[in-house]
Amino acid sequence: MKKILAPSILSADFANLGRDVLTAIDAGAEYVHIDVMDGMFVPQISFGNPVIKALRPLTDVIFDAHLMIEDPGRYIEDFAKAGADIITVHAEACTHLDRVVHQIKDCGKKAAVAINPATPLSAIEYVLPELDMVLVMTVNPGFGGQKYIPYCGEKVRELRKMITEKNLDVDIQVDGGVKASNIAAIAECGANIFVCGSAVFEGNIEKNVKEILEQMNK
Ligand SMILES: O=C(CO)[C@@H](O)[C@H](O)COP(=O)(O)O
Repeated sequence: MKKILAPSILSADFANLGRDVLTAIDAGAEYVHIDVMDGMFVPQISFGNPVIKALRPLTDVIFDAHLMIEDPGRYIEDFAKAGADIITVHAEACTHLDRVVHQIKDCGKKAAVAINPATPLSAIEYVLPELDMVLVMTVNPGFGGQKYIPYCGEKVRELRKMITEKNLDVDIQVDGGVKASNIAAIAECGANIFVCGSAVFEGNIEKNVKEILEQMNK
């Protein structure tokens, strides 16, 4: 399965967002991970679809919108129109998860569901055949720069087994505390899309991306 780096712009320099995003893409990142936070589902407020709309003309790479918001079904069309290619909603934030997944697909976008570290895989098991991607949070969502939670590796392993046994084609994304030093071990568990925020945007972006890609593809 193809491995992909998805830099999370939450850790970018917001005053120079377009520049930072293009630097990461030029260095080899294939997705842009866009963390939308509402101050309710998670403690922090980040930004909304106008930021996606502003970035969209800069590049054709995949925009992966991670909606950390309550009742995300209210905004699916807005994020689709703004230019998101993949829309990820949290299982914990949806009363009617199946309905929201179909809302995303009806907009012609790839549908993904995220689960927090303490949420069991059973929360997504029945909708799994409908999904393009599952995001396994490897920190409690809300902030960049947190430490990877080690037990999440086992969860990724179980999810990959479940996907294989059901003969499905579903990507597994991991998000939180992922960096050059642990990415190879996480990949070995079965993840194939890696969100890195601080590991990409703190310091020299180009150098960081190249180092992460090298470790990711080991
Ligand atoms: O969704 C989130 C945080 O809730 C992430 O996407 C973070 O932005 C990842 O940051 P790092 O842990 O890689 O610094």
